[in-house]
Amino acid sequence: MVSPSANTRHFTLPIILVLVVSLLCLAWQFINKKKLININAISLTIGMLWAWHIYIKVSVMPIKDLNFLIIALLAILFIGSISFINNIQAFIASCLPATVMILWLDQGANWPRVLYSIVLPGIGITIQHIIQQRNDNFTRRLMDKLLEEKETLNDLSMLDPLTGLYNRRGFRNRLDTILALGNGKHYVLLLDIDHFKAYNDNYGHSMGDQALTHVSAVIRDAVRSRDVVTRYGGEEFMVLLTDIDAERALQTAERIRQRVYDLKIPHMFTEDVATNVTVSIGIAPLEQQDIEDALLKADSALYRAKRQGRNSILASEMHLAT
Ligand SMILES: Nc1nc2c(ncn2[C@@H]2O[C@H](COP(=O)(O)OP(=O)(O)OP(=O)(O)O)[C@@H](O)[C@H]2O)c(=O)[nH]1
Repeated sequence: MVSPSANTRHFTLPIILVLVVSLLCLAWQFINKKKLININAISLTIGMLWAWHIYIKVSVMPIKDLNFLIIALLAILFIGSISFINNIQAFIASCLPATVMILWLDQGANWPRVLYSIVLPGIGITIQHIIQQRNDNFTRRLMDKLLEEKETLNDLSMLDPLTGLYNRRGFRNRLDTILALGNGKHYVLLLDIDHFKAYNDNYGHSMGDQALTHVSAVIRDAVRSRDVVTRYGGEEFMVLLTDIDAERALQTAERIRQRVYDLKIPHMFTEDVATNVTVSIGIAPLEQQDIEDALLKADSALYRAKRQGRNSILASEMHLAT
């Protein structure tokens, strides 16, 4: 570091150890990128090596020189403050051993000057530390808020705003999770409100919206929480009945049909199907995780149910008219 006399050795054992420890730390951190070294312990070790180095240098000096001690202290404070500008603990750990050593070597003769030299950068680093922490806290709060907003937006983008049911995107998301879990047989139900165009035309679009909301709530209530109810199109809904057998799937479809009927939403323009809002339902099993095939089959069953007179349920494999 500082050579007090031209006759003394430049490289002492502690200064070689400082180099070795620094290189070992660099290599270790390079190999173990995820594990952080204990910076306080390392800075204390290096601080003690510096103190040892100063002791060796002073012990070989013919006359004790205060200037050498002050320059050595300033050099250590300089290195400490640029290395640990954001870490006050590491700064103290690296400077304390040399400060104590210098006070001891000087036998307290110039202690105010020595303490002044260490207190000044200490105050600077403390202020910097406080400002840094305030900035960190602000950034953390901002990040938390952004993540919260992102989650809300993500949830909203998966739901249909009118009915609160899943939209197609939300359905895909749930389907991926269900398929990843594997087990069990699943059934797809496609439901369509009968003569809904006539309902809209005669009762108005806003009454149509209300009817859609009531029908959605009834469907949601008629199935289990693990089933996925989706608004598939305008007046079309899709239900994925998970881990269920054919008989129970048909029973569930019938329960939905009956409950929509029991809502008794007046509809006088159904071409004699009923005097209230009804639904037709097509059912198909979900085989080999092929949702497109299941939807095609359910759609064709729904089409046949409509042709047969509506307010009815048809399955792609079996027939159940009501
Ligand atoms: N109020 C309202 N109506 C909608 C909405 N989405 C779609 N519709 C209406 O739903 C009606 C669907 O009519 P169609 O597809 O002809 O079928 P339908 O009259 O129900 O006849 P069938 O299905 O054969 O029984 C159209 O009039 C659409 O305008 C919506 O969000 N709100």
